[in-house]
Amino acid sequence: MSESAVSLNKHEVERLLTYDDLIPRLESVMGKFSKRGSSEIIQPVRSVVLIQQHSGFLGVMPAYLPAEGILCTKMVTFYQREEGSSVPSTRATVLLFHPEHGHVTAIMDGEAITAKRTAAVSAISAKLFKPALSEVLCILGSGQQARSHYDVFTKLFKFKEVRVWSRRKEMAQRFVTDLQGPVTVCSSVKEAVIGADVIVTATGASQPILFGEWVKPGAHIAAVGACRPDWRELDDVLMREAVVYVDCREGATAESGDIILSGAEVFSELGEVINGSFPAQREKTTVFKSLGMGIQDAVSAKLVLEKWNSEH
Ligand SMILES: NC(=O)C1=CN([C@@H]2O[C@H](COP(=O)(O)OP(=O)(O)OC[C@H]3O[C@@H](n4cnc5c(N)ncnc54)[C@H](O)[C@@H]3O)[C@@H](O)[C@H]2O)C=CC1
Ligand SMILES: O=C([O-])C1=[NH+]CCC1
Repeated sequence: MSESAVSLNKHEVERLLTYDDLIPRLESVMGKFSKRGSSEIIQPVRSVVLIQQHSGFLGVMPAYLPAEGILCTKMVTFYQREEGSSVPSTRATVLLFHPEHGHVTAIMDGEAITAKRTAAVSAISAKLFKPALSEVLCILGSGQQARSHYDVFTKLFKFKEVRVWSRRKEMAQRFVTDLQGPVTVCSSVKEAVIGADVIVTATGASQPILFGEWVKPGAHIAAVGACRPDWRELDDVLMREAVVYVDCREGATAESGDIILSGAEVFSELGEVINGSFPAQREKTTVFKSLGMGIQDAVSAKLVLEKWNSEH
């Protein structure tokens, strides 16, 4: 048996990982995970090491899915960077292991996986929770996650208007120059979110930027940033008035400042809606608080490796 590992760079991972293949796998694994109590999926809450001198953290995200033959870990760093920095804030590498023998079978870029699987999971939340008539999409932030969210949301849904806001307006302007469709650049968060049906928050903010008083009743918010217990993107009003869904209850309780500091109650996991245990309260204002899960990386990496193997 060969023990040499396949090595895949960002360009290859980006090419091989398509939303059409990825979304059903994420739905399946999140639905199974949320049944708990099964030995089919093992995923501890991620271990985080703070890198205080450099305003960053390192997260280690292992997952074991015996039935699917997946043993995986992602290592991800995130730094709060100056706007316009040429260095990405999120960096990641994913390792796949041979579950029986323990050697590494693939080493792949994790930036593309992180960008695409996070956006795909937010899109799943929007499929379930966005208002039936959703005409306006608003994206807060203009970084990697903002871009992957733009790509998948405009691929899956038809919006009449897309708006983007970023701390520095020129960054939002730069963001839209690369895009196919028309996007309105907004000067303030308030201007961007008033009347929006779907709002994505994908920023490095550590204080609330989105306030409940601006949010249209019934809107859906996919909240992707603020992944530390003392960081916020959403204010208390929004957190307490909305129906709050999370990707993983244990992760949310340990890591989400929006949940911990607002005292908001978690209604259910996204996977519990997917597997039919809890309803999608589409008619209410809904927040999906995403923190990211090792199982999402694991199924993404397996998919990438399968595709690569099919070509070689
Ligand atoms: N939920 C999940 O699974 C994941 C969440 N993330 C989180 O998503 C967020 C965005 O990540 P990336 O797009 O990779 O970063 P990025 O650096 O590419 O983009 C960050 C965006 O946030 C803006 N920003 C930074 N500080 C801000 C502040 N104080 N107020 C308002 N805007 C601010 C920047 O201008 C930029 O537009 C981060 O918080 C990151 O930790 C990242 C990966 C996965
Ligand atoms: O799930 C993930 O990869 C991350 N969540 C927050 C920063 C990176």
